[in-house]
Amino acid sequence: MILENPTEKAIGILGGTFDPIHHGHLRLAIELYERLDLAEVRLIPAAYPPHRSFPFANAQLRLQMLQAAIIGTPGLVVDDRELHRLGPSYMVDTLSSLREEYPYRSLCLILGMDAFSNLPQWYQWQRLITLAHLLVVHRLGTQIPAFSTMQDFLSEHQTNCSDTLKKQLTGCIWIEEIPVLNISSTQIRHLIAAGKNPRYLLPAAVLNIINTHQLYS
Ligand SMILES: Nc1ncnc2c1ncn2[C@@H]1O[C@H](COP(=O)(O)OP(=O)(O)OP(=O)(O)O)[C@@H](O)[C@H]1O
Ligand SMILES: O=C(O)c1ccc[n+]([C@@H]2O[C@H](COP(=O)([O-])O)[C@@H](O)[C@H]2O)c1
Repeated sequence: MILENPTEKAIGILGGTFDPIHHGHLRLAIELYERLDLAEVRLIPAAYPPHRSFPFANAQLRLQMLQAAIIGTPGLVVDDRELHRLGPSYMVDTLSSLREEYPYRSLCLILGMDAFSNLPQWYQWQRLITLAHLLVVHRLGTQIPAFSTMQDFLSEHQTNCSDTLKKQLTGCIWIEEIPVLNISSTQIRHLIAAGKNPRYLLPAAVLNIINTHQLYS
C-alpha cells in the first residue's frame, strides 16, 4: 500500500535476545531513530529466541534490564509482546501482531547484516517483507551477502530513497552504514564469567541488575 500523504513516522523494530542489552544495541537504536526520523524504535526481547541456545538470563530479567537501559531516552521503547507468547519467538508472528495494531503505519524491521545474511533460515522469511520494511545495518566485518537468493531478494526490494520507507508501509530494503560499536552480549558474559569488569560496555543500571542477581558468573 502506498500512502499519498504520510502523516505518521515509521516505527523501528529491534528484536534481540538482549542477554544482556549493551551500548552496541542502544547506539544502533538511537542512530537509526535519528537518521531515519523514526517515530520510535521498539526493543523487543525474544522469550524463546529461535536458532540459538536458550538465553542465560530469564526473560523477565532480560526485560527488566532493557527497561532500566532506556529510562529517560527519547525515542526508545520496550515492547514485551513476545513474552506473552508460547513457543519460539518467530519474528513473523511479532510483525503480524504489530501490523494488526498499526494497519496504516510503516514498520521497519532492523537487522544487522549478519542477521540479514541468515534470513532464509528464519521461519516464513519471505513473509517478513510483506509485513514490514527491512532496515539492514552494517556491523563490523560483515558484507552484503553474495549468494544468489539474497542478491535476487535485494535487487527486487532495495531502495535508494529513504522517503519510500515513509510512503510505503512494507516491501523495501534500506541499507544503512553506521558506526557500529564492537560490543557483544557474548563478550560481556565472558568477561563476567572470568571475574572481569564489563563496565562501560553497557549501562550502569543494567550492570546493577546483573550484580544483584549474580547473572553470568
Ligand atoms: N554492537 C552492536 N552494534 C550494532 N548492532 C548490534 C550489536 N550487537 C548486536 N547487534 C544487533 O542487535 C540485534 C540483537 O542482538 P543480540 O541480542 O543477539 O546481541 P548480541 O550482542 O549479538 O548477542 P550474542 O553475543 O549473545 O549473540 C541483532 O540484530 C544484532 O545484529
Ligand atoms: O523468526 C525467526 O525465525 C527468527 C530466527 C532468528 C532470529 N530471529 C529474531 O532475530 C532477533 C535477533 O536474534 P538474536 O538471536 O541475534 O538475538 C530476535 O528478535 C530473534 O527472535 C527470528
